[in-house]
Amino acid sequence: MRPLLPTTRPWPLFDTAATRRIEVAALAATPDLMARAGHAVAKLALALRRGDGPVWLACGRGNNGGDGRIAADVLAAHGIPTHAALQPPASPPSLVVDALFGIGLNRPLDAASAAVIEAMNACSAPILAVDVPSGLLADTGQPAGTIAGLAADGVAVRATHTLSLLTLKPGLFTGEGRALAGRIWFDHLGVTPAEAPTAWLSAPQALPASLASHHKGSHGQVLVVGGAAGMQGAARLAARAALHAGAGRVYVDLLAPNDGGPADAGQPELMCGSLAECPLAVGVIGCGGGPEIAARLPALLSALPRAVLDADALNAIAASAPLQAAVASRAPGTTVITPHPLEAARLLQITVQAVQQDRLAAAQTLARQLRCTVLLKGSGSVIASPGETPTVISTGGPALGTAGSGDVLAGWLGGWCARHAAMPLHTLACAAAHAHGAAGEVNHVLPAGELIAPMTRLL
Ligand SMILES: NC(=O)C1=CN([C@@H]2O[C@H](COP(=O)(O)OP(=O)(O)OC[C@H]3O[C@@H](n4cnc5c(N)ncnc54)[C@H](O)[C@@H]3O)[C@@H](O)[C@H]2O)[C@@H](O)CC1
Ligand SMILES: Nc1ncnc2c1ncn2[C@@H]1O[C@H](COP(=O)(O)OP(=O)(O)O)[C@@H](O)[C@H]1O
Repeated sequence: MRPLLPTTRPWPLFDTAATRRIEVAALAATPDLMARAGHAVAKLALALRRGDGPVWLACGRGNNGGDGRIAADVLAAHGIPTHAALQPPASPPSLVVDALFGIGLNRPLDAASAAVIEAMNACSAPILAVDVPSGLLADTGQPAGTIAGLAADGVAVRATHTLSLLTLKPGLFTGEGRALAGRIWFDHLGVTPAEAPTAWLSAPQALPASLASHHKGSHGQVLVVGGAAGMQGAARLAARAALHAGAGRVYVDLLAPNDGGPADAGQPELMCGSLAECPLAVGVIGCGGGPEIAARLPALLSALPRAVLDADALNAIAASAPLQAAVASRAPGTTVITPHPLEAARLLQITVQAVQQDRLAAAQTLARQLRCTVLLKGSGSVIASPGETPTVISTGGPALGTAGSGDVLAGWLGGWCARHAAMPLHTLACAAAHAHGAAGEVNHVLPAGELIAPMTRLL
């Protein structure tokens, strides 16, 4: 067994309902699923244990606890001291096995369960969560919360490792899932699901190479429209990203007066341009936009064949029913929106918390409403398009949490849309978000402009 990430292949993700159907179908042929699960947990526990202390297995009443109890028996048979109880052992454990709740968690935690979770989190030993960290909802990646009146909301096990069993669940990879699951392992227990996945987990995507005869005209054009007063940097970051992604020509239409100056003094390849001069370009619209972008959007939306809408373009659309109608009436497969959770909340007219409560559903609803591809950013970005199975991005990390990293993503995606004009936007959005996340997986501070070079190296 090896950790699942980074992955070179896409993985199917199954929500709780699908996992239960798969389990029922598999049990007929493979009645010993729980024994297999328990053995898999014990095997990983043996590898993860640090020191000679007992392995503390906190087992709940359901099948997740059943997996934990079988693991305890297997460990004991190997001569490992075990402590299968809801209270911590008297001496410091060498490993905590969280088998309190798995996919059966279906309501807020009571005080007793929250106390067990907090006791596990208080241990200095590594924590191996069985299937899903207890307290985390497997479908959404959000904590189930606690019953009213309990002080600590959002209580969940902060696992160092999670062993997902039978299927991989979406909630391990988006929202709080990435932060709570730690390193993810997977054992399919010998079962190959027959049903369609709820979502896909992204992998690197190879894009077609240029032919020897290709020239700048074959590599498409990008028109970046944005950069209101004081925010020109956002438009320039997007334009630089589009250039390095391989667009043949990149034009910038700054909303702030530029007085005949260069599009970007630090990147002489970038040109000043406007819709009138490049009506067939891929639009990257809204980066550093300001309210001025609203007046530009009707013409841009009706003319440009492909468009990536970000930042203030999205805020303008959220505030205007005619602009929403203009987006929704564009030809299918020609528009991507790249909201962060607050922008998605404005577009959906709900709260950020409601978006985050179910990121897959929020992205799919927006895709349906605006009839476009939606790249909902954040930990475990989600890409949804009408008629497509959504994708959860498996890369990324907090180094991306810096102003301008979204501009780089929008520009990069625009660059790929121009260069790979025959490829579907959904595929390109998944590929761009995956590459952007992979470039951002560093343990140091990464100013947004410095994302571009590693993204280029990942090509
Ligand atoms: N049956 C099998 O053969 C297999 C079982 N598996 C394991 O089984 C797990 C699912 O088992 P279950 O369906 O029994 O679910 P869980 O063990 O996750 O939890 C079930 C119990 O917890 C209760 N519960 C839910 N939320 C609660 C809350 N907030 N406070 C208190 N009680 C709460 C439920 O009413 C139910 O009684 C998987 O996550 C996985 O670990 C897997 O190993 C695959 C094979
Ligand atoms: N903790 C994180 N894990 C993964 N990705 C992150 C994290 N924090 C930020 N990001 C990514 O960084 C980018 C930020 O975009 P955005 O909020 O639009 O920034 P800006 O508007 O400043 O460019 C998004 O792609 C988002 O998914």
